[in-house]
Amino acid sequence: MKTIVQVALDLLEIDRAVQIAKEALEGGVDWIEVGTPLIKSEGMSAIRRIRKEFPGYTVLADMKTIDTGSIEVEMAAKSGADIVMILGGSDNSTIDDSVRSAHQYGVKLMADLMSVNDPVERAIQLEKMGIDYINVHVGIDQQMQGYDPIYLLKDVVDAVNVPVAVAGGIDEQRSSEIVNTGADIVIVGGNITRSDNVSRAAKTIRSSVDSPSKFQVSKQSLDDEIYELLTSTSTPNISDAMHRKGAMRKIIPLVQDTKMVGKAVTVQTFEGDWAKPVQAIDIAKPGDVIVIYNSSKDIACWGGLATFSCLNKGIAGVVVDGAVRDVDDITNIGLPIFAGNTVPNAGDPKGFGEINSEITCGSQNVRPGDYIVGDNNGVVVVPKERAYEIARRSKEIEKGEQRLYDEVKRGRTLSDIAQLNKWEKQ
Ligand SMILES: O=C([C@H](O)CO)[C@H](O)[C@H](O)COP(=O)(O)O
Repeated sequence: MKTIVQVALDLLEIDRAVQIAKEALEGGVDWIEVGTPLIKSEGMSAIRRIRKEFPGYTVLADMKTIDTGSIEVEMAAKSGADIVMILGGSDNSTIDDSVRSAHQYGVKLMADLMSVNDPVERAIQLEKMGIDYINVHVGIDQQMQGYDPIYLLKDVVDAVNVPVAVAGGIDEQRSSEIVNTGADIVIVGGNITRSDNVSRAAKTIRSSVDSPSKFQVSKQSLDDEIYELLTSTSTPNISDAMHRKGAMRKIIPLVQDTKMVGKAVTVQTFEGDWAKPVQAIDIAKPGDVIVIYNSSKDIACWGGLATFSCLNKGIAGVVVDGAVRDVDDITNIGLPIFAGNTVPNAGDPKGFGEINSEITCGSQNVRPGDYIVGDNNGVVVVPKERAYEIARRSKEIEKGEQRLYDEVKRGRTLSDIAQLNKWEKQ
């Protein structure tokens, strides 16, 4: 059987979803999924509209049903779905009644294994109960924590006879691996729908499914992966991923067009004293960012020579909540330096303060080892425990904006695309 490619329309607005579905079909996808966010935003009319716009195509409604299976399957079926997705972890009573309803209304059922305790055992049970397709799925929030559906796939494929679908952050490389593992349906959401060229993205997935290559899975360290993700996304995207938090206040770049990413070495110092900030250069490791709090905006605790000696240690940049001097030298050196103020006068090396204690910088709490990211917009602090998740979420936000830029390029305005009137808080 040819491997099916299904595009998951996880958007909020039906008009955008229809347009994206058209472009995805041009790129070669087979099935169209009306995603859960779209169903929650637009209701059953989203399924009706997709059915009407795309006669002859298989339409799946991702209802994620967990209760009242019979009613929800009936609703989706009557709205035009061919396949209805229910949660595999639902109570057996819900699965049984969904199956009866599916038979009554002539639709198929796909069961989603997301968050199921023993997915392989449950997949076997679901098949026995009359489910037509099994979906090995890692949800979007789970993906941001590093979960991957591929690890479970082989065991499920080996355990059941019904076709197996896979979903959860599938891209070109993953789709090849999935086909090689024996899946029958590849479900792709964001990597098609949020692309700035939907049909090209769909085509790429299509060819990787039809001619799967043997990708070498490169195993990066977690730190390297975080670093790579944070380097390739902007501080606005990171702040959005943190629910608009994390941005330092009143801290601006002294050197334009630089990018700074690294782990914090923190410095607490006091008015008129520059000893600890400079000693921190010896303590910092290559790639670290020195983050300094100095209570004075009128006496510099950092300057050109300190900046220059950072180069010998491979330090990624410096943030000073306080004053800095030697702006011309700093600009020539080109190391990313962010500060609250510039002044001509410095203090003395007295030695008060501390290195690597928890500090406040730009009104943000900073602990040693937190990730610090700076660019032309300013500086954000990413708590170390959530660094991977935030880096992944930032990248997703960046992807979503790519598609929005593409739609604005076609002549629409942002408020129109995002339906701002509809989504104003009531
Ligand atoms: O089912 C999905 C998710 O739970 C949101 O409703 C997605 O459609 C599915 O994960 C595919 O989307 P991507 O993970 O973005 O590929």
